[in-house]
Amino acid sequence: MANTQYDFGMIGLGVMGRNLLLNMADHGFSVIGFDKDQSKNEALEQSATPGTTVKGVQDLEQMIGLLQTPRKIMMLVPAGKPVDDVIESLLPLLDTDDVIIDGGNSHHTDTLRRVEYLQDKGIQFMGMGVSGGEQGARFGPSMMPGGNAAAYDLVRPMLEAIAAKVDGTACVDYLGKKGAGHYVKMVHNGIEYAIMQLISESYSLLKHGGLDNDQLHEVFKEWNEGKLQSFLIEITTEIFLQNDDKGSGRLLDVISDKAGSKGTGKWTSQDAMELPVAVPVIDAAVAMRTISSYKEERTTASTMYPDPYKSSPASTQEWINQVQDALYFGTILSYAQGLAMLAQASIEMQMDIPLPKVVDVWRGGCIIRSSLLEVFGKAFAKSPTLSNILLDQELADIVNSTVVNTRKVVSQAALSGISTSALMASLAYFDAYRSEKMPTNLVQAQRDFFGAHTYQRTDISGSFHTEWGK
Ligand SMILES: NC(=O)C1=CN([C@@H]2O[C@H](COP(=O)(O)OP(=O)(O)OC[C@H]3O[C@@H](n4cnc5c(N)ncnc54)[C@H](OP(=O)(O)O)[C@@H]3O)[C@@H](O)[C@H]2O)C=CC1
Ligand SMILES: O=C(CO)[C@H](O)[C@H](O)COP(=O)(O)O
Repeated sequence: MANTQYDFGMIGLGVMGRNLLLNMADHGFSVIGFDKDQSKNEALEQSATPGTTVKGVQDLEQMIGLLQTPRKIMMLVPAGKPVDDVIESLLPLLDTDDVIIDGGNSHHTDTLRRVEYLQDKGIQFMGMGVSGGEQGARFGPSMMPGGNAAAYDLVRPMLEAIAAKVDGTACVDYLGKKGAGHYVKMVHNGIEYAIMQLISESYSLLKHGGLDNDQLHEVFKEWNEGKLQSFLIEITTEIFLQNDDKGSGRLLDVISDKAGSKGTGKWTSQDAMELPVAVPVIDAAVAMRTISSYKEERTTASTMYPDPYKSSPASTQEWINQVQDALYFGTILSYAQGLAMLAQASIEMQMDIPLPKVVDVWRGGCIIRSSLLEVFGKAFAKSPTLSNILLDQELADIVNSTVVNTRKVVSQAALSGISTSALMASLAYFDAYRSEKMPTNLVQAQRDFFGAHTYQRTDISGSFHTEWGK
């Protein structure tokens, strides 16, 4: 084994790095990983499938020396400074045309900076989003590479081999120039936040309707066999049944309601504001994670502001059906906003993100995989540069068939004081988006009144200012 020239190297053998490397080995590639922590190198080798070629080392220079050239190296380390630190430690050891892939959740502006920095040094750099969590990395993730197209061609066979497959197609493709790979992954995570929030609101609505964990399991199981079929519904179905291994009852009931976050949802909202593109369902999801951290204040406020009168929902089965439609509606709106953001960002930042391919890559392996992506795929097949999927007629028919129940659920939630921020945001966006005329003529009048900002008229072209009140 001493003379083995390995096909692929990985830096960072944590949850993602270890599993992705084992996945590669299972597909016949010889792989080598580096981690400062020797126990992680040992864990890598011990969990390798017998007969595969897997090595873990604690010495970066040793790993570089054992790789075939041009070297193909991925890092799966925390975003930010660790990525720059790894790049600096690699530079003295690499040769021209070696490839570095950052597979972590880096910010796209950092990726763009690194692409340019390394281009000057003859190193091919790619930012690549990876989705699917631990299981996805091990058995078939969805991958979103962008940046250096020549570098992608070098690693394409390996990535296609390890990616999830849907109808025989690998869930990986080149998704555009510059920081496109990480931009697409950021928006993927924004959509992930939105759908997770919508699911948690649906859980709350059904609990208020009297359903216990066993009944919630049954409802979500049925939903997962229908139009809501998706990875997030599937795992939620299982969560309801998980027993508490440190006490009695179900684990979900003793999990603190303070939700964590690593930043990609916030970045999506921040970037959307910069563009600007409206993504209010994602914004609501980010805000709800923040409000979830105000535990003490919420506890005090709950004694000061009692629940409004308890308004009873329709019959239980009717309520379940209405919530199902509302969740479906909100989920479509979440994708619509995220995809509209990608369409706009691609133009503004000249990334050439191919939306039909994005939707294809998300069909399998990733956290936001869902049967809805087939519908979006059809929409983009008809119109690859569609600015918003809500403008597709087939989707409009689906949305129109769910909006009445969505309105009923939102009304009921408002009357009963049940927090449904993301659901309300999806309906509010929809009602504004479908308005040929918005009341923002008044905003324009106010701006001109106090700030002489001028306005346009509907009947005469040009900019106008009025001396209001005179
Ligand atoms: N977990 C998930 O579901 C997903 C994670 N990601 C992203 O993938 C990346 C990795 O995540 P994950 O595997 O979960 O993280 P882990 O914390 O499990 O692993 C990170 C690894 O990076 C190593 N590391 C940290 N700093 C450095 C450094 N400066 N130089 C070299 N190695 C370093 C750590 O080594 P040590 O501990 O020995 O210091 C550790 O082995 C992150 O960007 C994350 O956001 C993307 C998709 C899904
Ligand atoms: O990228 C991921 C999934 O796609 C990671 O799991 C990420 O950590 C999720 O974001 P957060 O921790 O903010 O919930």
